[in-house]
Amino acid sequence: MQTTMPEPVVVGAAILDDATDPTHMLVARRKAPKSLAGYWEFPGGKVEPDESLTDGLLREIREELGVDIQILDLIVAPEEAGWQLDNGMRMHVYTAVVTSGVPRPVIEHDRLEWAQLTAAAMQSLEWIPADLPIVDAILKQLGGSLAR
Ligand SMILES: Nc1nc2c([nH]c(=O)n2[C@H]2C[C@H](O)[C@@H](COP(=O)(O)OP(=O)(O)OP(=O)(O)O)O2)c(=O)[nH]1
Repeated sequence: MQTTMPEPVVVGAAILDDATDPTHMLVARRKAPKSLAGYWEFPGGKVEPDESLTDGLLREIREELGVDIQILDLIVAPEEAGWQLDNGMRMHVYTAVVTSGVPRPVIEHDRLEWAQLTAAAMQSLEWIPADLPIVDAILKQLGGSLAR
């Protein structure tokens, strides 16, 4: 009998410049695979089978950006399983702040940018298409602090 492996779950970080009064979010441009190269995304990756979502995110951010983060809030998705990605996987996105180190594109990315948390600035980036509703939800969820 053939057994199918469950799809890995993906976690991403919406890293903010400030926990209480954010104005910018760290965005990352992918280098690979070819189909995603050049698109902007939330740094993160696949959770290992023996890891919690948040432990997976802490590990991925250390590996990819060389920094430690404090995880703040879940960006609430329409379904509890998380945001639907184009490859059939699900992603959970958390806001976070850097607690130690300066983010660098160690692996996976060729550019990092602190983008202004405005609809105009976010729309000017070419996001992985599946991320667009998440970006929108972040702007809405942080709405209170964006009125400037
Ligand atoms: N990290 C990340 N992945 C995303 C986003 N949006 C999106 O569709 N994806 C997709 C791209 C990939 O197919 C998958 C995440 O895989 P990944 O390549 O980042 O995972 P990983 O770091 O664990 O890498 P690997 O072990 O597979 O090499 O989810 C996003 O905003 N961030």
